[in-house]
Amino acid sequence: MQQLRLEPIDKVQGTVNVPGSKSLSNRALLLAALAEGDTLLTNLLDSDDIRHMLDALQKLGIQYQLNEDKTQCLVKGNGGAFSCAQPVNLFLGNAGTAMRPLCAALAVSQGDFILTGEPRMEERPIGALVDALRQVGAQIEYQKNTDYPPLKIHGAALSGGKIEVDGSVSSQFLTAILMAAPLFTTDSTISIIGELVSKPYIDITLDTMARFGVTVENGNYQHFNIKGRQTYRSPGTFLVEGDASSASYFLAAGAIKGGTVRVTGVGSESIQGDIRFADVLENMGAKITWGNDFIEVTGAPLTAINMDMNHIPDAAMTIATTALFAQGTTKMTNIYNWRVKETDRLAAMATELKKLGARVIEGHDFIEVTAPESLQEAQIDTYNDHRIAMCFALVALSDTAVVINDPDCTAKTFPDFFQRFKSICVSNN
Ligand SMILES: O=C(O)C1=C[C@@H](OP(=O)(O)O)[C@@H](O)[C@H](O)C1
Ligand SMILES: C=C(OP(=O)(O)O)C(=O)O
Repeated sequence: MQQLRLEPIDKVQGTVNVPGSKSLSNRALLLAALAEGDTLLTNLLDSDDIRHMLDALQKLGIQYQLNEDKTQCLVKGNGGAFSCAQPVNLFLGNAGTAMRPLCAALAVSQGDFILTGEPRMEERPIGALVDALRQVGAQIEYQKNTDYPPLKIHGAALSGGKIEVDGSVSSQFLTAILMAAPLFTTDSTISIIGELVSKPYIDITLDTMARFGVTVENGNYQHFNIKGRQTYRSPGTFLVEGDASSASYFLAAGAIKGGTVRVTGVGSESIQGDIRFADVLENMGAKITWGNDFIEVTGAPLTAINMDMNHIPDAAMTIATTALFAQGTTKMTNIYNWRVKETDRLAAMATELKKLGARVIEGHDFIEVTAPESLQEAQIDTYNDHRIAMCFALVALSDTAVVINDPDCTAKTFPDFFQRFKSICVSNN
């Protein structure tokens, strides 16, 4: 196993341009494939999750051309659902943004499909999505365990109607149905059972669909009306915003260490809910300046917060390590679904924070973190979870070095994270 040792960092300052958003890259790629006309995607993210979507689209017969650094992609739209004469087997790694939306899109396509992924993907639930799609006649079978991938899908034309989906585990199930619903032969009303989690990701979905010519009537995130028999239309070009979750690590570094750090590529105009991470830093004491295309942070002494973080599940992990630099006890609530992501993130964060000497209380759906007097040097296990590797890099902003095990797991969404992190770090040794 590879290890990366980060020595204590004396100062952070500078500007970092963050790579394209994972959530937008995979949504735009799928809709460009389903759309009529060619779409040029720019500032596309080049990472494992996007590669899995691109490989899948190729196997589904979609033609596209990537430029040399894979940040531009010209997609030749299919003008409707996929159609494959031969059975197709798709390996989707651990990319939720590929597995869930493709499941719905393929249920309404022509052909036989198998969807598989990494071992952890076989532990990430998909039953609520399958149940919802079955209400309109989708033919989907579990290959191993009920409610989990791998899946076998026999695609067919589907009429819409009333669909109920459980929104309490992942918003990606609703996203998947929303994106497939225009391809149904009749109109649909999708209703949410339970409390919808990670709501801002639905705004990303609706905004992306609108850019491809499909509007959805949103009844207060409880009911969604969508017309059937529609065709997505290419917007011509689609600029992918910088990733707001990726921005969180640099913003937190600025907040903790007192210098000024600017993140470009994402700003006040962003559609991504994770830009609200900057408000959390502001509540903790940092100074934030917003531009249309940038967020800048200047550090100040930080104080702990007690906050519901359901709206920013990914960036919230960065608050768990920022808490190591805050006065008091930070409590982050309503984050049960951390347990069904790349790893059980509540358990993993608690284990790793304790290695540093922090006092941690792990609840069913919350975590409380109190910083120790001084941090202990530790080797951080990353559980094949990119965000654990990235958020624990912040530990090096203390007087203590930190070792990150398997740092390359950041490839899921941010392959050159550690290079960009070092670009804002100033060290005396
Ligand atoms: O739709 C999306 O792009 C995402 C939704 C969120 O998942 P949940 O809705 O499962 O919380 C988020 O954690 C994930 O990284 C990306
Ligand atoms: C939860 C995440 O990924 P996924 O899109 O696979 O759900 C994440 O990136 O933090």
